[in-house]
Amino acid sequence: MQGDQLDLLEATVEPLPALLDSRELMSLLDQWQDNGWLRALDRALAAFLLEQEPACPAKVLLSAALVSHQLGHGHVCLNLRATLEEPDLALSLPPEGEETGAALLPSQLLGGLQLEDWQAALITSAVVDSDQPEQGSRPLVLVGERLYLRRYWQYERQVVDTLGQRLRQPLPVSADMPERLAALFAGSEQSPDWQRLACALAARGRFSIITGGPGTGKTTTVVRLLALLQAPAVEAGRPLRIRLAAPTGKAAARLTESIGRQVGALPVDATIRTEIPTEVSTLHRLLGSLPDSRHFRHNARNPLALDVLVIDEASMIDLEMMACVLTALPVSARLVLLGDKDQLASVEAGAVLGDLCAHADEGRYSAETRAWLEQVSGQSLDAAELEPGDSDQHLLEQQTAMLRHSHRFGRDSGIGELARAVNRCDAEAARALLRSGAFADIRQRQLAHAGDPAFAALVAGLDANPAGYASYLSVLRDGRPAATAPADDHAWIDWARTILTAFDRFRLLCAVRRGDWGVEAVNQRVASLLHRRGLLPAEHGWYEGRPVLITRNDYSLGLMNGDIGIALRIREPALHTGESEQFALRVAFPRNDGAGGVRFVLPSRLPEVDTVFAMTVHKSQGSEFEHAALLLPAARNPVLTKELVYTAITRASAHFTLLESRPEVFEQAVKRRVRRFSGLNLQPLPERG
Ligand SMILES: Nc1ncnc2c1ncn2[C@@H]1O[C@H](COP(=O)(O)OP(=O)(O)OP(=O)(O)O)[C@@H](O)[C@H]1O
Repeated sequence: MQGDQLDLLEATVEPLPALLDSRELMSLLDQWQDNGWLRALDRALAAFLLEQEPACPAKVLLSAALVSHQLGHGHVCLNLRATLEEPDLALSLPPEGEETGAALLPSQLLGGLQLEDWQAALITSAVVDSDQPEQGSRPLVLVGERLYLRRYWQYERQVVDTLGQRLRQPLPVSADMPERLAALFAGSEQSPDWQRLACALAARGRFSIITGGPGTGKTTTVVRLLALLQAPAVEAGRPLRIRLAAPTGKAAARLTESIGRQVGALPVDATIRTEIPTEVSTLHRLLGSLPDSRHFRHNARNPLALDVLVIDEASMIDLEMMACVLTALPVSARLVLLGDKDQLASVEAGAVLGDLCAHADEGRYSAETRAWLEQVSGQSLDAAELEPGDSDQHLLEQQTAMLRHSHRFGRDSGIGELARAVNRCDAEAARALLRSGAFADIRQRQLAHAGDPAFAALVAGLDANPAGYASYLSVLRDGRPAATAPADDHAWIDWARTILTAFDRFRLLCAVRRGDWGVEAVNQRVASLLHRRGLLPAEHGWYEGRPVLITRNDYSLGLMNGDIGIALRIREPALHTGESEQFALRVAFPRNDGAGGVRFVLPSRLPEVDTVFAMTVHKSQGSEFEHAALLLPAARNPVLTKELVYTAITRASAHFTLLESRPEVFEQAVKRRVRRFSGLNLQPLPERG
């Protein structure tokens, strides 16, 4: 190699000024913020640390801004090694096809940085705790290759410690459990019957997870579990205090409905049935939200008074919420998480269920767990093809059951087959299923441009099968109570409820927020399209038929982020005696009380709302639609992952349509897995000191 080539090589690995000088770094962060690659909040953290610690090295300030930014992407921590492998994922760079501008890219900045040098800079910093962080109070915590904001490190420790404690203290089961299980699962045709095994595992633990895809019987299983636990307690005259919860109001409402049905059909004595609750509350309500605070009324000093807590749709629980639940739950109480581990995680930081279920497919039961399961269930696990495990190494797996048979989406279901192919990241098989036309319940549509008539036809769904938006609008038009019906006539509530139900027959699901196929543009386009077809009276502002999504909790109104309502013109009681009743536009929301109640809210009283003809896949979690259509954008984007596609497909109960303007985007999404960095899936749960 020539001398000048060597010089060049040395020059390229020389750290850039922004990695050496705090002021240079801060001005780079300014540029990143101006470009929209970094949030103001992320930059502010670096600025705050510099103010507190003027000697703070540039590498540490950069790390702080990146940890904060990673939180916004759902990562609990900054994984240093992964960041060095793919530095440009550390910021929100524009999607493919858009200009990146002149600012230095993270890949250029971090190009010459070695992991060891980065760690050394952090370890010696006055704002980072790396040795015995529990005894420190510095704002950042370094654990090996993971850098945390202290608060998130504490949440993670809290979850790991309390779960470890729960897992190490099994609960006694009643001697007649095999007989009770056999009675509850009589007539099962599965072998092994994972529902029965899941029940047995959950009955013996203070913590357990039951995971499974759509229709695998999670609700059915948990209802039987509650009967299994409640029967001996009722017979002993001490019924268990059981509470059911879900992360969102929508999920809670869905579960309330299906639990109610299942409890009614339980093959147990009525005295036991009445001691099984059918009402499901949101986690916020269960813990007692305090306005304008991230704290809850129930906490370690004021624990929840209950013996069993079941949380459904647990894939939506973020790390902070999980830590809050575990803090407020007495150790004596059982906690059962139900959910589909393969779904998208919450928008907030942490993918608790996904992390905890990292090895659920393999089983990893120890010889003792396996022998115990076979004994109490009377079933052999030979055919299940599980990997052997060890109770010390795989403590959590001893309390995890995965339901493997879908009762709703079998081999004859296109939705089921497609969801399974996507879950395996098998893009070719997924495409073949969509293309073959062999299944009537799944289809794909190419959209040439934003005004493609195929889009309009699907959205309006004028032929009603599969459903589009004409369906709820025809209920609105045709089912309207007579204008003479007085304001207190129940017909107004019945009408609103039918419209809300009809609206849930179809939903457009967007993968992204911006761009031609982003949720904002699509909502506007749909409103305009339905207006032009004479199905809506207007396309802007408040108009009858406008569906809205609440985007911020309003405790005084009892409306939660994610609740959906529809604006309707209803008859209003007169304000003063002697005056006549007026018609007014009100937004109808389901009461989510399991009894089909509806309430009407004045539009001007609502907190922040978005029109919701289309919603993001994230927001659709916990909901189910007869027909779900996923709209993929034309540009590749790191948010497009197999978890996102899987979640969209599994929102559909009868029809799924893939809408795409550039086919490779689907293939690329299906091949990409979500990576959420945290410490929950990296370390065996330790013994509490
Ligand atoms: N062991 C079983 N045998 C026959 N049918 C079953 C069995 N378990 C569940 N089902 C039926 O399968 C359907 C789905 O069950 P369930 O609602 O319990 O599943 P889930 O996993 O909770 O579904 P979701 O995807 O809605 O969360 C229901 O109609 C239920 O009655």
